Amino acid sequence: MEKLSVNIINQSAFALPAYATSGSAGMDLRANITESFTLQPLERTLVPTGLFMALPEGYEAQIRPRSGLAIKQGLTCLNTPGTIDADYRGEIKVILINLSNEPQTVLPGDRIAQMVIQRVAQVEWLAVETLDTTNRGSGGFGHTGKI
Ligand SMILES: O=c1ccn([C@H]2C[C@H](O)[C@@H](COP(=O)(O)OP(=O)(O)OP(=O)(O)O)O2)c(=O)[nH]1
Ligand SMILES: [Mg+2]
Repeated sequence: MEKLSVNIINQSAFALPAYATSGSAGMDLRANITESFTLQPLERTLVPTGLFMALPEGYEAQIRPRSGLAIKQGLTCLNTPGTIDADYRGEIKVILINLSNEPQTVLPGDRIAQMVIQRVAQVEWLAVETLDTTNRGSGGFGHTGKI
């Protein structure tokens, strides 16, 4: 797996995010809060992580939900996958929403989301009059598999 060195400032009360296993795609992010909070059904909030980083150009970080939190508590990231731009120098924050029908409490240090680092490309447009033809063409939205 590609290893990338990334500058990070950790102003949180917790250790730096880490991969839980050698094959993990994401690192869990913890709620850097001093007091617990409760989200009512459909309530959302911005949760600080205390982390600031400088990704190299050509990379992004995605903030994704944790499946355990989603299935057990209905807590997920509203804007999933959240996008951390390579030129962002602010605090990484997580937009959590409670999609369950009961109040859900988040405690200081809870693992609320995971962060995946990915390569990205920026495009340079080539404006043309026609596009190349393909088998799929304009079929989509359930087009395949029909008799
Ligand atoms: O879940 C997220 C999503 C975004 N961000 C930060 C990093 C990102 O680089 C910046 C902007 O995010 P985005 O482009 O998604 O938001 P926007 O509404 O388009 O704001 P902007 O106009 O600042 O780009 O906010 C987070 O900390 N957490
Ligand atoms: Mg933006």
